[in-house]
Amino acid sequence: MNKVEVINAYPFLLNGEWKDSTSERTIEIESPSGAETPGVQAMTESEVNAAVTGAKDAQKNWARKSFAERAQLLYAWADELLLMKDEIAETIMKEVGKGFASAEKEVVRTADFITYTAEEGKRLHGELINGGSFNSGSANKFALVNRNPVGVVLAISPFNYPVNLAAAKIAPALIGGNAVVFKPATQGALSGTLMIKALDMAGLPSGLVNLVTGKGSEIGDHLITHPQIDLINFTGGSETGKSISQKAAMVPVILELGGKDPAIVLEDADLDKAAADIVSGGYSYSGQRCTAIKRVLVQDEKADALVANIKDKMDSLKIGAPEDNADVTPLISSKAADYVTGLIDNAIEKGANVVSGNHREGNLIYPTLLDGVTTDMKIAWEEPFGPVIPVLRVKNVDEAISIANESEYGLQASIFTKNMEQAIQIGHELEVGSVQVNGKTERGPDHFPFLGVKSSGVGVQGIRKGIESMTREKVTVLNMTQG
Ligand SMILES: NC(=O)C1=CN([C@@H]2O[C@H](COP(=O)(O)OP(=O)(O)OC[C@H]3O[C@@H](n4cnc5c(N)ncnc54)[C@H](OP(=O)(O)O)[C@@H]3O)[C@@H](O)[C@H]2O)C=CC1
Ligand SMILES: O=C(O)[C@H](O)COP(=O)(O)O
Repeated sequence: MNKVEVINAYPFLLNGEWKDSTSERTIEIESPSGAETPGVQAMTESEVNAAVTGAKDAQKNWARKSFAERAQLLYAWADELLLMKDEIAETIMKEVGKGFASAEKEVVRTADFITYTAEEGKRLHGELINGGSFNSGSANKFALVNRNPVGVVLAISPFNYPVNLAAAKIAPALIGGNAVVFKPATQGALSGTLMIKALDMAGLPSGLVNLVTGKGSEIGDHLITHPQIDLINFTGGSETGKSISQKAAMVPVILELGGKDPAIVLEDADLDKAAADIVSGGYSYSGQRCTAIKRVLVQDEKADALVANIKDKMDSLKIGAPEDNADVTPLISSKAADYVTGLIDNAIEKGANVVSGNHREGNLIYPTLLDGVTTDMKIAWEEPFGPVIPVLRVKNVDEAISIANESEYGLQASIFTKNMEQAIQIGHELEVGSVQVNGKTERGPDHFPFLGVKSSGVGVQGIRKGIESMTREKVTVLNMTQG
């Protein structure tokens, strides 16, 4: 392991104390825009163990608290986050290269998410079932069904929403009575640390949320196979997610993974609306969103007009630095940019037409639109996580459905048409978690259920579903004395 000197590395939170690691190793954070940033601590295995066992201990008291008491911590957390909005947004901007305005929106959306989670937790009323409703049952038997915490939730988040996707795991876990061990993406760990600082200032009980920093490739296996972890809630790449679920064995997992969301544009679609949604859905934050539109399947008759319309609208995209609020900014790493370039090159070699873009400056890839993409090209199937949209022309609806479903992914899909009945029928056929009719693919609003199928995920999130996924039903049967 290399010892890297980083001035001013952030500490981690372990059982109520902000600490530096005894490893004396820190990890550098490389800002996509070249901004100066502090680093984070590379924690040792014994510090990771202390984080998990500390969380296990803290969870017992927390589980005894009422939903209303737990909600108080979340309200206070949301308030603290808003007080730190500018500092956190600036950190997100520098650390992951997101435009400042979007970074600010992420913080506000997160505070809203946490507040709504507190409210929703208070509405978990449980259920009473009378045994007499079953033929061989008895009216003297009652089942009281409550939701109990699972214990310690391991929350692992990705770089692209370092605050929002982390809180989207932590807040529902907490309201459900769980403790959390939070491992942020290394590039994202500074924003994640500030978010936990806000939670600490809100009155976090010692150990209830412990922050673990270190590279996933170094401490990941140790964390996910730790015997005191009761549930793993992971968002990130499909390969990492699949490997986690295999190693986790009997521990339940919630996985939000990659996507290859299609925009299916039918011949009767409002092309102006479809083009606007494809541009904002495909290129915002440089396409580094799991729900970004990642391919367009358009009926032949309307393809020329749609491509021209998308190209026109791309002119209004702002390209450049996150500090200037650009929509398309340098990608998270040179490795990510090389991958995207490779997909574009492969498509061009195989005959795709570059309608716009295919220009690179460092890690900044200009928004790229490829027409005439065919199914033998990698870009038809692989997830670029960058600003490139391939257009595949199809003969009819059946071909669009067939290509959409041939993907290994199944997160979301958009259908653009004026025929609602047809949209609903097509939606039934698509192997995805959500179908958007006449709208771009996206996660929000955050209280909608959010899930992927096939290689896009396991389990459901979205505020209420997230709480349900991280709690389990506990049934107490009352056997009443007859008469
Ligand atoms: N469906 C969804 O909601 C979303 C899906 N994604 C998907 O995530 C990918 C991009 O995000 P990215 O952050 O690069 O994804 P990664 O899978 O590389 O990383 C995600 C998280 O997993 C950690 N990790 C890495 N290796 C291990 C391991 N062996 N054990 C445990 N944890 C590990 C990372 O830590 P470290 O940073 O230290 O390596 C990070 O915290 C894309 O494929 C995208 O589609 C992204 C956002 C949302
Ligand atoms: O991480 C992601 O990419 C998100 O889950 C997508 O969220 P969004 O649709 O709100 O951008």
